[in-house]
Amino acid sequence: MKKNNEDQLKSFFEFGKFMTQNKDQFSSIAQNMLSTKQLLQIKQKATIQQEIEEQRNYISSHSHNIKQTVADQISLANKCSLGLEKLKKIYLEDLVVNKPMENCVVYVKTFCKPSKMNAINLGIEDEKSNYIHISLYNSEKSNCDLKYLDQKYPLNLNLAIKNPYMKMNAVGHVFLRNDNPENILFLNSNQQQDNDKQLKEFNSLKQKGNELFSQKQYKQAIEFYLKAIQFASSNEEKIIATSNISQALICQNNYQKAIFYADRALELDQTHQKSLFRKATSLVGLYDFEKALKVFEQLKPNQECEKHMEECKYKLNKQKNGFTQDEIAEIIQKKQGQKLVNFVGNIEIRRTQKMGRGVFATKSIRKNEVIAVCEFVQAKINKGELLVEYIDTENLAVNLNSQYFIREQLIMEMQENFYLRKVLSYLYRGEINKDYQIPNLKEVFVKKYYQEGLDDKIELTAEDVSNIVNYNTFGSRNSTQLIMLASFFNHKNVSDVLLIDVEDKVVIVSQREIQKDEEIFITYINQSDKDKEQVAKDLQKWGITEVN
Ligand SMILES: C[S@@+](CC[C@H](N)C(=O)[O-])C[C@H]1O[C@@H](n2cnc3c(N)ncnc32)[C@H](O)[C@@H]1O
Repeated sequence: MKKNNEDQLKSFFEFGKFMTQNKDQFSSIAQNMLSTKQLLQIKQKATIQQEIEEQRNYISSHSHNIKQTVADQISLANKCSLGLEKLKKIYLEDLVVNKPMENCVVYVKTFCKPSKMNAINLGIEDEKSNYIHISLYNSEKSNCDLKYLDQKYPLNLNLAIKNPYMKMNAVGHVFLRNDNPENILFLNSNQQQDNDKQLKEFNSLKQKGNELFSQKQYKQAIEFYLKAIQFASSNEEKIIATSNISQALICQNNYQKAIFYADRALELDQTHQKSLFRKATSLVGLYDFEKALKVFEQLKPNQECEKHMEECKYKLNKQKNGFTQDEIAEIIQKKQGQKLVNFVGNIEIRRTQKMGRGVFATKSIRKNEVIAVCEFVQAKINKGELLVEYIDTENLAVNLNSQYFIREQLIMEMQENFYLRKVLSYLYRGEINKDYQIPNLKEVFVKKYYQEGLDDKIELTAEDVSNIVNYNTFGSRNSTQLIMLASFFNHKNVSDVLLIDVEDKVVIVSQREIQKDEEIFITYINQSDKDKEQVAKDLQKWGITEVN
């Protein structure tokens, strides 16, 4: 008899050893042989209750902290940001062992008090009376006590478990495992109804926003998207509305803010394709091609994306290297075909000793090097009429018939147009030579739409604008142009640079080799057909009496 018992014990241990050594094999056998429903029934509800109660007793009598465990890789990656309404409702018996159920949700309620060992353990039951225990990792501080857990996880607590993941332990018992607290939603009995209402509200606000967007009423569309965010019950909804705001801002050329909203969406899902795309195109809008490229690279490759990247690389190259001599020759010859981007090369504005501000080389500049490419405000005589074009804005063109109106128009436009206001105030010379504010050219040209941080609320009078026009416009046979950068060059009889009109931009090209820190000059007047006296008289207009 004794011998018999020993044998039994031995074979029992052998079996235990077999199971431990072959647990994967054992679980897969159990898995293949039994349905989930049968697997669920292996452990009685009372057994789960008892196990959890034992853990509670253990915790009460021992000081116990949740251990830092290595997260289950599958479960950790199994994060779900979709709202409940987007998920397929399933039951515990529909789960498949060792497979996270993507885009699914099980609704359960707790049937016993919680405990904690390495994780928070709950006994849960679904509407079809299937029961199981769930281990929640990463959801609580390691030293939290039972009193706190009892309050947070009371009996009959309704939970929604997104992307449920069922595991099997070495002895063929199944349990749920969760490593992402965001996948567990606490519901009260009315909550599901509230969720439905909230979703309806969200959808209708978003829809209204979309309608306004398609009518190009971007400002109003943004208001609706912002309201919709208040009703968003999932990250996915928040992402959609936030990202749509970003797009509406892009349509208003407000790239800086568009990036802000794209970033908010990306905080919730760093792979959200539309937000990445919107961020990248906004960076292009800010002429920050280097950063834009990095964001484009994060997108899943597609044809459109590749096209944008190519363009970005091209523009970045232009920004860094300017144009080759051949390209300049081609531009001058054709005056078309090149997509020019605003660009400020190796120059900056510095104070001079006697002439206020001037343009200086920050590095040595080659002959024929492109120093800058910039936009201009142009007043053009067109078929006998004066035509004012603000090239940098929305191609606003106004037919006018006197110089006086240009100034009036500039004043009106200045009040509305941030960029123009900034340009004019930098050129402001109401009291000539008194206040030489040094502009940051890269900020003005490269980030021309960057609206935040505008501190010059300068109000220019008609007379101020008159002065600006008089001192800073460049005339050609049939047009006169206000070119911001060119206005900072001081006068010399022989010009160091050439201004070339190309499309809607002016390309400033050096005509000689210029040393680092040398001042760069242009000629204010065409001297070839004028006598010295006339030249001197013309120069007086700028207050220039002596020229070296
Ligand atoms: C188009 S602005 C050039 C930028 C100017 N220095 C500034 O700080 O705004 C023309 C004015 O610069 C000054 N200036 C330019 N060239 C000069 C020169 N050769 N001699 C003296 N003053 C000059 C004159 O005051 C002139 O009215």
